[in-house]
Amino acid sequence: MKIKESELILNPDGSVYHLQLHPENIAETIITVGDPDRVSTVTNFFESIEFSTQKREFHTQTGYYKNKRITVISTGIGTDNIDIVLNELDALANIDLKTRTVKNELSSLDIIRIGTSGSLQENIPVDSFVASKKAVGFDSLLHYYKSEKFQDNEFSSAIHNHLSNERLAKPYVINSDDNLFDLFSNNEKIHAGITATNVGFYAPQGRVLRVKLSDEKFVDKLQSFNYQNQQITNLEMETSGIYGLSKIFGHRALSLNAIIANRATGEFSKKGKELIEELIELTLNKLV
Ligand SMILES: O=P(O)(O)O[C@H]1O[C@H](CO)[C@@H](O)[C@H]1O
Ligand SMILES: O=c1cc[nH]c(=O)[nH]1
Repeated sequence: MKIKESELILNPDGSVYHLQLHPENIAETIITVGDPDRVSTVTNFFESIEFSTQKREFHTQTGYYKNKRITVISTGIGTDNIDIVLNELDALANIDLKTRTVKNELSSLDIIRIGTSGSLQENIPVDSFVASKKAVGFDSLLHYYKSEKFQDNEFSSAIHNHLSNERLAKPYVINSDDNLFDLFSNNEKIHAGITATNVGFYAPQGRVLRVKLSDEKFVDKLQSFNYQNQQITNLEMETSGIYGLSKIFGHRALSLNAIIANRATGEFSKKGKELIEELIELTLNKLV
């Protein structure tokens, strides 16, 4: 069935609407970063770059690291942007843009986020790394897609009951890709974690500057949550969307975060730039 022009929007040059990419511009391994400037921090490690473009916050470069073709793309901040990035990447991989039909043979991308995040637990200190085994999405994005079979409903009910705030949407809980997770789990600098994703940086992460929170105990409750010996380790703004949409599209995803803040101790990293560069280099070397 042909997908209508209003649903799959293409630019006059045939590229996908927001990312401004053609199918041949992307590799099968995709690294996502939040910050558009972080794209070149990644590709500075590459031997060569074959393609670059930027539209809005979506900066893309494709090139080679140790003979592996990798695309690096910035998502900007938030799971609303993840909805755009994951849908358009999937369209590039799995829809014939000329006929506007889904391809008979579908392909799977490896999608690895390299981000920054705040730790919730004292034992996950500033300047360490977290690989997310699970994502807990407070952002509701996945509830708009048919996705029940991919969600961990028991975990989701446990955290929803623990927070006991009827105004909040029930979180969705999604696992990382097991193989990608295993690739990164035998590194002593990387903590295995459960990452909460929320829709903002301030109140949705329990930060107070000038006005009060609706639930002053929100972060305390995230910190004290324990379900079958599993705790929430860190908070950021994209992982749940990446995990959720990757699962329903059939892609493999892993989120890696450099811990730049510790919400339990109140510390903030003094070496954010070096830290993210270390995580980038570590990630690239695991992927090749
Ligand atoms: O460093 P990035 O990848 O942008 O990730 C984190 O930083 C941003 C907030 O400062 C949010 O996008 C959050 O998820
Ligand atoms: O605390 C933090 C740090 C980075 N990014 C976030 O979203 N939260």
